[in-house]
Amino acid sequence: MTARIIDGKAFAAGLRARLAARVPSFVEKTGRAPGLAVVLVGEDPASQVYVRSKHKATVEAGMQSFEHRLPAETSQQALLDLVAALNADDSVDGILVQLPLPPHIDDKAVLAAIDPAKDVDGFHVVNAGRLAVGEEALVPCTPLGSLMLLQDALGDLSGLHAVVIGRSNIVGKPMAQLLLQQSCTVTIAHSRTKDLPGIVRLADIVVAAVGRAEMVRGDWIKPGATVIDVGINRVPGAEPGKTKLVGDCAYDECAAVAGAITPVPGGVGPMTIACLLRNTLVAAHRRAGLSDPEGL
Ligand SMILES: Nc1nc2c(c(=O)[nH]1)N[C@@H](CN(C=O)c1ccc(C(=O)N[C@@H](CCC(=O)O)C(=O)O)cc1)CN2
Ligand SMILES: [Mg+2]
Repeated sequence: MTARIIDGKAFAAGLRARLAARVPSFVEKTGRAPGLAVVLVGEDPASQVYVRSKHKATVEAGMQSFEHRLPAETSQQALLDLVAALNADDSVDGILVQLPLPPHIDDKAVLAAIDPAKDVDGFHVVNAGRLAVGEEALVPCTPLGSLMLLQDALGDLSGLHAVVIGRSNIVGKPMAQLLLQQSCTVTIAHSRTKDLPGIVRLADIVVAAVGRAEMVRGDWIKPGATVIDVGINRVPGAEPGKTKLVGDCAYDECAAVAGAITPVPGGVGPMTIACLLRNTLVAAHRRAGLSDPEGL
């Protein structure tokens, strides 16, 4: 079998176009565009690229982008003061603090300070709790984008066995909650799981979010399974001094067995930014007392 490639880049472009088409009616109703504030502390090169991409995508969707770049030595209190100011700013519908933060800052304290109604990353415990009990929440972007790709590839997910590899608060746990809501049978596996290959072999859906380059091998995959690779790992490339991006799955091996698979790059990654815009539009509607935009 050779897997169908799930083109996250194309799907994300379509979602962004649908979002952009909804912005004018929001502007007409409220007299302003949805606003997203992105806070970057320090000069981590990958984070700088992601923040630039978020700014560009926000502006292209017709939304307002507020960028706040702070030096690496910014104190936790100064960051909390900025978050408080953004919470109080009515033109800001979404607040995102780019991770990772410098080590002297307690990221839990910062995420907890964001108004849950503006928490477009869905990382606040209030949104995590709402997701867990099935109440209206803002849902973390990477799992949300992964679910959209799965539903597009497979349609109804009900009854399928999903194995999520990774138990982080920002991907693994919310991914498992979203799959449970779709009536999947969900197994969360992780670094301590015994016989991980044997567990993964049971899966109709594999979501790999461990952060270890090419850990999931082709002989772990049940023939025809759908593989969602959340990993983004930079490894040495073929030429000296060059690097390349790989996922958590050994792509060629897994693609030879799976029914469908997301590539890295061009799979889940672009969905993260498209879903950030989706969450910003949803947060803006809720804050303005409007019903959620449909069909996104
Ligand atoms: N506050 C947050 N911080 C971080 C998040 C997040 O969702 N919220 N996620 C990641 C980084 N991230 C967005 O912030 C992100 C990562 C990757 C991509 C992406 O499109 N990747 C491309 C490849 C890009 C490249 O060449 O490097 C792909 O996979 O095709 C978008 C967003 C950690 N921090
Ligand atoms: Mg820290």
